[in-house]
Parts: sequence; C-alpha cells; structure tokens
Amino acid sequence: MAFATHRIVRTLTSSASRSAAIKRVTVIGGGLMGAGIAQVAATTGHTVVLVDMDEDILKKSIKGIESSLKRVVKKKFADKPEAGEEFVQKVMNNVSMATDAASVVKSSDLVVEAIVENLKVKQGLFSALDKVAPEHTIFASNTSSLPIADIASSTSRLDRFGGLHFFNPVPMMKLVEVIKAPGTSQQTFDSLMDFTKALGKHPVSCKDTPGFIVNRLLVPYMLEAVRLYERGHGSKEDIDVAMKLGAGYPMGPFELLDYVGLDTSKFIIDGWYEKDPDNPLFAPSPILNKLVAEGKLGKKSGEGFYKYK
Ligand SMILES: CCCCCCCC(=O)CC(=O)SCCNC(=O)CCNC(=O)[C@H](O)C(C)(C)COP(=O)(O)OP(=O)(O)OC[C@H]1O[C@@H](n2cnc3c(N)ncnc32)[C@H](O)[C@@H]1OP(=O)(O)O
Ligand SMILES: NC(=O)C1=CN([C@@H]2O[C@H](COP(=O)(O)OP(=O)(O)OC[C@H]3O[C@@H](n4cnc5c(N)ncnc54)[C@H](O)[C@@H]3O)[C@@H](O)[C@H]2O)C=CC1
Repeated sequence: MAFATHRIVRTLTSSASRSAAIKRVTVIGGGLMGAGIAQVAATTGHTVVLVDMDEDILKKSIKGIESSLKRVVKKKFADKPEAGEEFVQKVMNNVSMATDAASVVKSSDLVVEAIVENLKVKQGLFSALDKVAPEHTIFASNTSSLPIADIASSTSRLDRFGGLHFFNPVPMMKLVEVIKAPGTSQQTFDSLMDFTKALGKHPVSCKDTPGFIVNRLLVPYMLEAVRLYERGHGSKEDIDVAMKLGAGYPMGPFELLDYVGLDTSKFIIDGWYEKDPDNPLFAPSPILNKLVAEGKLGKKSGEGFYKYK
C-alpha cells in the first residue's frame, strides 16, 4: 500500500515537473489557429507572445481573442458579469504581441507554429529560430498535413520537436493530436502531452503519418462532398443539410470548408496530390481551385462556397 502511494506521488511529481517547464509560450502565426491557441494558453495561465509578420493581423487577432473570451464568460459568469470582466482582463494581460519571432523565442519554453501550410516557409522559420532559441525550448508545429519530421529536419533539435495539431475553433474543440515523429524524444512527447492537458484539452497520441488521425479521415470525406457537387449529384445546401441531419455533424462539408479556409484546404490537397498523384482521393478540385483563384477563401474573406457579408 505504502509502495503504491509512493509510486503515485512520484508519477504526479514527475508529470507536474514536466508541465511546469512549459510556462512561456510563443505562438507564431496570428491567423485563425494561432489566435485560438494563444487564447487557450493564456486562459490557462501561460505567458503568451503571439507573433505574426503583419501587425494589422495581430491587432485583429488580439481583438478576436477578446471577443471570443467575452462569449465564453457570458456563459461561464452568467450571474457575475463583473467577475467575467475581471477574468477577461486577467487573461488578456497574459498575452502580448510581436512581429519579430527571433527576439521573443529567447525567453520561451515552447514555440507553437501556426503559419501558412507550406513546407519551405515552415522550414525557413524553424531554421532561423533554432539558432536563437534556448537549448531547452521545444518546437511544435500545428501543421494539418505536412510530415513533422520534414519540418523538424530544418533544425538541429529533432529530439525537442513534435506536432501539436489543434482543431478549429480552438477554444471550443477539445481534441489535440500530439505527434511523435521518429526523432521526437519521449521526454518531449510527455511534455507536449502534459501541456495539452494543462490547456484543458484531450490529447490523442499520433504517429507522424499523413493527416495523422482526423485529417486522414476528414479530408477524403470533404473532397468527396465537393466531387458530388461538381458531378451535379446534389446542391451544396442539400449536401450540408444531409450531413447535419443524417449523420449528426455540427456543420456540413461546405460550411466546414469555408470555416477552415479554402486556401488552407487547397494547400493540404495540393501537397498530398504532389506526393501521391495516382491516388484519386486527393485529385485537385476545379471548383475549389477557382474559388481560391478568385480570392474567395471562405468565412475569413467574407465569401467561399457561401457569402458571409
Ligand atoms: C479538404 C481539406 C479540409 C482540411 C481541413 C483540415 C483542418 C484541420 O487541420 C483540422 C480542423 O480543425 S477540421 C475542423 C474541425 N472543426 C469542426 O469540425 C467544427 C464543427 N463545428 C462545430 O463544432 C460547431 O458548429 C461550433 C463549435 C463551431 C459552433 O457551435 P454551434 O454550431 O452550436 O454554433 P454557435 O451558435 O455559433 O455557437 C454556440 C456557442 O459556442 C461558443 N462558441 C462558438 N464559437 C466560439 C468561439 N470561436 N469562441 C468562443 N466561443 C465560441 C459560444 O458560447 C456560442 O454561443 P454564443 O456566443 O451565444 O453564440
Ligand atoms: N484552418 C484550420 O481549420 C486549421 C489549420 N491548421 C493549420 O494551422 C496553420 C495555420 O492555419 P490558419 O490559422 O488557418 O491560417 P491563416 O491563414 O488564418 O493564418 C496564418 C498566419 O500566419 C502568418 N504568417 C505566415 N508566414 C509567417 C511567418 N513566416 N512568420 C510569422 N507569421 C507568418 C500570416 O500572416 C497569417 O496571419 C496551417 O499549418 C494549417 O494547416 C490546423 C488545424 C486547423
């Protein structure tokens, strides 16, 4: 009995000391995902710097975080609006913004990257940060579709590099896929699992395989919905209603594509098609390509498959 108690205490202590290591977080990319990740990290008491190369995007992200927090507190503090206001201010005090990643990673325990879904751009960023970040700093990518090992190969810290794949909208979605690439050390993986739990999320462990778990299943489904529409076998409205009322999904595939962003969706599909051109699951979609070429990127740009203005 005493032995069992001792083991539990040791387990809790070692787990706590691992997550205690991650207090200061740099989130790079102030778009849909980066803003959400910064929000949940700040809400759970982490010190967060949100980085984007575009200052206007950063200002918009900070405003977006504040209004998302207000939605959360409206329900959480329904009877105590003043306590809710105090909570929002406290969380906002945990977040600052910057345009120069190199200057802020020097005091970071964890860097979470959520920039454009492009391997070369991600590699360029991590290669530069690797030279200035402290030894202990863990790097993680929120990529939807790229191999973590390929991104990590731009650095000299393969053991301190893993995947943290969040879901949109981050404040609402409970899941995080934690990806252990071949080079990721067990200690890094454990720290990322602990960090995810400290955010109040539910982690699942993933291998570094294309699409991890969710996107390996979700992307073919969404693309097949687009092909059904392209073949004229259903209107987008009917397909969306069918999947919501017939399969119990909260959004139909076209609503979800607009919500994710059509540019990001196209980056994912094009990347997989380039690697595996004989796989019909990932063949390009003319209609998606056309919408992206017209700048119709979904909800974030005001129009995609649907109009939002
Ligand atoms: C082909 C390539 C494709 C590749 C895709 C790959 C992308 C990836 O790598 C992985 C992904 O993230 S895939 C996307 C995963 N996300 C989903 O599937 C979301 C599906 N939608 C939902 O769960 C709900 O509609 C949702 C939770 C969004 C909204 O809930 P409802 O439907 O009930 O609608 P609302 O009435 O708007 O919301 C109800 C209440 O929820 C709270 N809330 C919603 N959004 C929020 C947010 N952003 N921040 C804070 N609170 C939020 C809020 O309390 C709201 O109530 P009100 O404030 O009164 O409106
Ligand atoms: N949109 C979604 O539903 C999901 C996206 N992801 C992944 O998260 C990442 C980001 O996606 P989103 O937030 O949707 O994209 P987004 O387009 O909303 O935001 C990307 C941001 O990164 C910034 N950026 C680009 N290069 C940069 C650099 N070198 N340094 C600093 N900032 C830079 C851009 O200015 C932009 O604000 C992608 O890898 C995507 O695959 C993962 C899960 C869900």
